[in-house]
Amino acid sequence: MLHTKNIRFHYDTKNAFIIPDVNLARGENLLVLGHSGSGKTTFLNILGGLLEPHGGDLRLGNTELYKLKGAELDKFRGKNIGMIFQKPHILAPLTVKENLQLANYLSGAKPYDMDEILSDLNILDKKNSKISQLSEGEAQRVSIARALVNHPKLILADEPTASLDDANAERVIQLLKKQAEKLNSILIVVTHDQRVKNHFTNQMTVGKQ
Ligand SMILES: Nc1ncnc2c1ncn2[C@@H]1O[C@H](COP(=O)(O)OP(=O)(O)OP(=O)(O)O)[C@@H](O)[C@H]1O
Repeated sequence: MLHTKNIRFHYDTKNAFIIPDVNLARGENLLVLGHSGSGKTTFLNILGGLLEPHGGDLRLGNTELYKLKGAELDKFRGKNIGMIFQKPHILAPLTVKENLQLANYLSGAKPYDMDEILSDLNILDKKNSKISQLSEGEAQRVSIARALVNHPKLILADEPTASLDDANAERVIQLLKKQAEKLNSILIVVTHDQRVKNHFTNQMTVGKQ
């Protein structure tokens, strides 16, 4: 369902990234490893439709991602790709519910049951709380819920455990895997956190040329 071929990208001509091809079916997971500065976030942004590569093909389902432009690409991304960033990308003055409703509205996807996701992530009781009233861990779970609210085909998580202690790192990885399994989505996690390594059998490394 996700196929990339010969993706090429560089910020400047001296530093090109080595990006192996990715071929994943629904429900499969992948861990992307690499040293700091090796291009992991760059790769994730390419997969997420945020950074157009200089060459190569990227297909999600039947869609060639970078044949889409502007609003069309934004809509497709919103419906089909859920991104979890290192720092939560959620709106602090809004409530949990409003953040999820907004993500759903902007994508034009049909509304799914948000209570189920919030309950799975153990934050249903925070549904009407403002983000500014949540703990960091709760806010991070809201950003996961927001990424999943449209039942995306592809879930991308950038260093989701970077700032977490061992117990919470374990919990977040289990949550992501469980949710991806439930939605039958592809899950790609980018990390240099060695604790995450044992949770994924399918791994690849990116680096600079
Ligand atoms: N917008 C940009 N313009 C120019 N260079 C950039 C830009 N963004 C990132 N880089 C450089 O590209 C390289 C890869 O950055 P990237 O953030 O993808 O690495 P990373 O593997 O995710 O690193 P980390 O593990 O430290 O988060 C780095 O050397 C970085 O300085």
